[in-house]
Amino acid sequence: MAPATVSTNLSADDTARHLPFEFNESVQSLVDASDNLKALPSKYNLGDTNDTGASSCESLPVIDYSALTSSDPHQRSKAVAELAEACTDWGFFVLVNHGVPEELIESLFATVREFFRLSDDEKKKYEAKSTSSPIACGNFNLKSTSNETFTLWRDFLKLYVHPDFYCPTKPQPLREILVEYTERTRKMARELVGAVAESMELDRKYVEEALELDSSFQKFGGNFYPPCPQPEQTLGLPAHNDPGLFTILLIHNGLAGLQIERQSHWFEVNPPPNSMIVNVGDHLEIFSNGRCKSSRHRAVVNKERERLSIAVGNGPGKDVVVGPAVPLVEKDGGALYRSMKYQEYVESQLSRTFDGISILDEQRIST
Ligand SMILES: O=C(O)CCC(=O)C(=O)O
Ligand SMILES: [Fe+2]
Repeated sequence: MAPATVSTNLSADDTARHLPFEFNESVQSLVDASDNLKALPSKYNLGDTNDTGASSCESLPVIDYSALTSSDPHQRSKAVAELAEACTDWGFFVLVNHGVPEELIESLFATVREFFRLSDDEKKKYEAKSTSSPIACGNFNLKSTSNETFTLWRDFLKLYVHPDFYCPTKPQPLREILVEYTERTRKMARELVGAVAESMELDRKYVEEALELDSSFQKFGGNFYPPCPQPEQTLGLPAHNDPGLFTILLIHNGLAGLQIERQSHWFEVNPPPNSMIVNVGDHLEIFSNGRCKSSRHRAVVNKERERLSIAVGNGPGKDVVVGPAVPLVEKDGGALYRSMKYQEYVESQLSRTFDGISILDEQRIST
């Protein structure tokens, strides 16, 4: 869910030597081991080139999930129109009244936090071997323009959770909590896709079949950002787009750190209590032939408090070749995006992390 688009000048050799997932020590262990860490170890330090200025964002659209699923047609159609507007304008929105019990969310946060507290030896069992590892844990290493390796100030856990479900064995309650949470979010993402389809006058069944939503490729991502001695010199997650249809994001205690790009400006988000943040992924932009917008976003870290976010990425089926929906191409007089197999897109996005070219831009057909 978080490939970087940091520009670099790498040769093929450099790329081959570069190990994006190499996992030596978690950020958590580094912070624990040093009594009072005053400065960033150099591998985390991006230096003064790091520009993370952002304005505060008061106007992120709010979508009421209970209205969207209401049996009252007036309420529902109003919510559908608001959702369509949010997907077109920001590509991000706050989801309220989502119906996922608060206790489930709290136990999810607690258990994922516990996972990040496990020893590095335990976590290293899940070090990623490749871009398609179904369980992956560690740090993410980027190459800077000056060809130095830079490690993000973040520990992550990534899991494939649908159609096949993968989960670490520890902490023991994680599996059951994840099964329930990912099933609920998968259903929500499907509802959201259905509502967007309706707003584009597409037949819901056509969309569900074209995107093979019964076998939706769903990924779970836990992002843990420990407190950082020099937050302005580093990044939790660099600017990126999410692949897929919708990402559903939970931010523990609504702690600031997420920034969204809109019309070339960066905005920071302060999510209200009990809400979720949802964003359009690249494949909804492609499938909607550009009606919905996949917006770049990033995560900055802070000095005082650790930050935990949980991102569930909901995609089409792995093998679906995603291009613009046929009825929309007919309406628009042409496709604005190339088609590509979903899994290939996801893997290519991860492995091209370091060349600075966004895969979404490459899919766009210039008119
Ligand atoms: O931590 C955050 O607020 C953002 C996470 C994110 O963008 C991702 O996991 O793709
Ligand atoms: Fe993201």
